[in-house]
Amino acid sequence: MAEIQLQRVGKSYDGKTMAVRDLDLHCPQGEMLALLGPSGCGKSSTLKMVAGIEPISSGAILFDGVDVSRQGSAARNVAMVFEDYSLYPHMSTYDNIAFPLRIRGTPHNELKKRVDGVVAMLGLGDLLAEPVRSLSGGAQQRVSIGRALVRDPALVMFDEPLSHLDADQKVMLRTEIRRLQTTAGLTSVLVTHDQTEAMAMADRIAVMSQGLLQQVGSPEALYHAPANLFVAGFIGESPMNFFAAVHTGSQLALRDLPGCALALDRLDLQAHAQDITLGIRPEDIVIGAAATGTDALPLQVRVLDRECCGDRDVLRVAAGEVVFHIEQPAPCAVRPGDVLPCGLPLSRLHAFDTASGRSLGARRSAC
Ligand SMILES: Nc1ncnc2c1ncn2[C@@H]1O[C@H](COP(=O)(O)OP(=O)(O)OP(=O)(O)O)[C@@H](O)[C@H]1O
Repeated sequence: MAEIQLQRVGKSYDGKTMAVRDLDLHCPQGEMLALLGPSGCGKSSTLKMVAGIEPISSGAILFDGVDVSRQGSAARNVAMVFEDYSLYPHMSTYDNIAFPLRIRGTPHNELKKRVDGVVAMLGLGDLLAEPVRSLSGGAQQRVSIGRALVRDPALVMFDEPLSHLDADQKVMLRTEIRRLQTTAGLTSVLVTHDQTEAMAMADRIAVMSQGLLQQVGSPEALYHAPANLFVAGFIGESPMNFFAAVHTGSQLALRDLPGCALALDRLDLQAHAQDITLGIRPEDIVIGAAATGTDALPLQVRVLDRECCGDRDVLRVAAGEVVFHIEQPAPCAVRPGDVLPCGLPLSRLHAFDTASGRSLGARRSAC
């Protein structure tokens, strides 16, 4: 397995607009790195450039310190797992897995040993003779992972591998892929638009937007210390709440909530900006009597509605005209129409420069 480095990699399809700009990334040997971002952010272009399917427009791609930018896919020994499995439907599980070795003319004994090893690793022993078209989606994807691994690749690229599966199979297979990836020490790149998938599977996540890398870090780092407004809003199942604020002397006043302000020195800002966006995660907001402590920004809210999400309830609330979300452990006694105090604990607040989007620091530094 290889160590992968991207150095200022750029991609333009038309010679004018950049689909990927100056991308610096490092995937150490044995790590799973997720490329995450909305549609059109440049993840597939990046995957294709790393795999050697698309040429790069600028920069360099290194495998184990060797520049492979001009090499094709085969020379880089990159295996791909696609969302649509890309198997031969009429062929058996065994023959699909053995296929990459057969076309390379691998001697029979060696081929059998390698296929048997992969079959055991993936628990596909009972399905060897089945034509893959008769298998469930999850089993087909396991066969396609087997086919990727059997050739002992330098890098495995997973391109939205769970997109075609139902919810149960998704959860099972993502655990399975993660187990395989860690036990076999696979260097892998996962391309996904699904943050839950990226958070559950990857060692580190590279968040992209409009061809630019926004932040790369562990799932925890992205969640607790987002580098900018984009990452703060993109990561988290219930998105972060944002409040526009402005300096008035030594105070930071919330723009849309007259009379609501806090002394600037109560925030641990690492830089200053005229217009600041405060952010807080829905689960960090406190409601009821516990909300009135001095270390919180107090607000009076009206509950608009309540969404039941199993072990937690999500409340949509309004303070004046400002609507935001609060998450509470379920069952929560609050009902639509209730008016109650809530507090935004200062230790949980994130602050961003509104103009640039860049983080100005957060009191909590969990990572
Ligand atoms: N073959 C191509 N020719 C021209 N433009 C392309 C080509 N492939 C991608 N693009 C453009 O490059 C930009 C990045 O696309 P890319 O497919 O890499 O993003 P993505 O994040 O993978 O999106 P999606 O999740 O929808 O596949 C987009 O503006 C897209 O229109």
